[in-house]
Amino acid sequence: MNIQTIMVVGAGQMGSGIAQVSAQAGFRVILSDVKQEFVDRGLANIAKNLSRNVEKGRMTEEEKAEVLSRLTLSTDLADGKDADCVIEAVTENMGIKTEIFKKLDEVCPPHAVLASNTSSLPITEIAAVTTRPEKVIGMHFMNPVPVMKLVEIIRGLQTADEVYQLTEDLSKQMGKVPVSVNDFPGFVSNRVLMPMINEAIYCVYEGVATPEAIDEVMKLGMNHPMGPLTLADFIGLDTCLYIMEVLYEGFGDSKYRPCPLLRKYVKAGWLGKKSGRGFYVYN
Ligand SMILES: CC(=O)CC(=O)SCCNC(=O)CCNC(=O)[C@H](O)C(C)(C)COP(=O)(O)OP(=O)(O)OC[C@H]1O[C@@H](n2cnc3c(N)ncnc32)[C@H](O)[C@@H]1OP(=O)(O)O
Ligand SMILES: NC(=O)C1=CN([C@@H]2O[C@H](COP(=O)(O)OP(=O)(O)OC[C@H]3O[C@@H](n4cnc5c(N)ncnc54)[C@H](O)[C@@H]3O)[C@@H](O)[C@H]2O)C=CC1
Repeated sequence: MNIQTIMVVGAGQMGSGIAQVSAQAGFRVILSDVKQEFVDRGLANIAKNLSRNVEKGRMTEEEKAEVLSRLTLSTDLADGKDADCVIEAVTENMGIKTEIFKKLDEVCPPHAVLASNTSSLPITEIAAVTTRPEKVIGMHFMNPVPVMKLVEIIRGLQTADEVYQLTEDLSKQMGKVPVSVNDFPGFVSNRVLMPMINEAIYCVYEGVATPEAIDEVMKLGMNHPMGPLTLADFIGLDTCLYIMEVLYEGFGDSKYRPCPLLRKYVKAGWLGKKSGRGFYVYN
């Protein structure tokens, strides 16, 4: 199958990044969300990133205009009728994702691949709500999408080999490096990363050190580009909590218990950088 049009559902930080790299790779892209203001914000984010590329001499104004011309905005999932591939990047919640996959299954052409950028949720369970589980796959990009090389590709129980191959090829066309993993809670990336972040939050909770000190230890001592609490704010504390819940419930093991301080911050609406406050305050 020849992919020409990609629909990206969810125009938040991940969806806008996925739409950007898809349009830069030459695909026609439909960027969709529930409200016009959300798709407008996604497009503004893409335009800002492309302008920085122009300023840095990596792209001409004409190339930027061409990339933008390949993007259309939508607030209606029925626009999936024109898609060869859909990449879903909405909030990390099984109920929301399964509703979207049911609707996409109805409206998208039978050949269309339905991929999810979920950080941790079972692909097999998402696939099961569709009539095409063999065409459902996990395509897990990393944040910030235009910069990070990895795409973790997750096969569900019924994912067809040709759909895996197509997704691997698509990732490469977007300039990414695909890595294949099986369908377990948190896959590999968040099974390893998120307990470290959760442990750093426990260090704040128990008064072991300040957020600044914890981040300095991990940056200067382990050469991490961002400390774990800065990274948690960057990912979104709501997303971190959703992922810890998936690990905790998925494995039934107390070692994945989300830190109570993480719950408290999310309940307060302190979601990190995107809400202006998390472990740090942002203007
Ligand atoms: C939760 C999940 O399911 C999975 C995940 O994604 S987990 C998160 C994975 N991501 C990480 O771990 C990121 C860790 N942090 C980093 O790698 C780096 O701090 C970083 C790449 C984000 C920024 O790098 P830095 O050297 O500290 O800062 P900076 O020099 O400003 O940025 C480096 C480049 O990234 C670009 N960049 C930074 N943030 C960006 C963003 N949000 N969008 C697009 N580009 C961005 C900058 O423009 C800059 O590009 P140029 O050098 O070409 O100008
Ligand atoms: N934040 C991160 O670092 C990473 C997140 N992810 C995953 O990507 C997905 C999105 O995360 P973010 O972009 O960070 O979240 P975000 O909060 O920035 O964006 C989520 C978007 O989904 C939209 N949305 C919610 N319900 C919707 C619906 N019914 N239909 C259409 N759009 C809807 C929201 O309006 C919002 O714009 C999640 O599954 C998350 O786990 C994956 C890799 C990294």
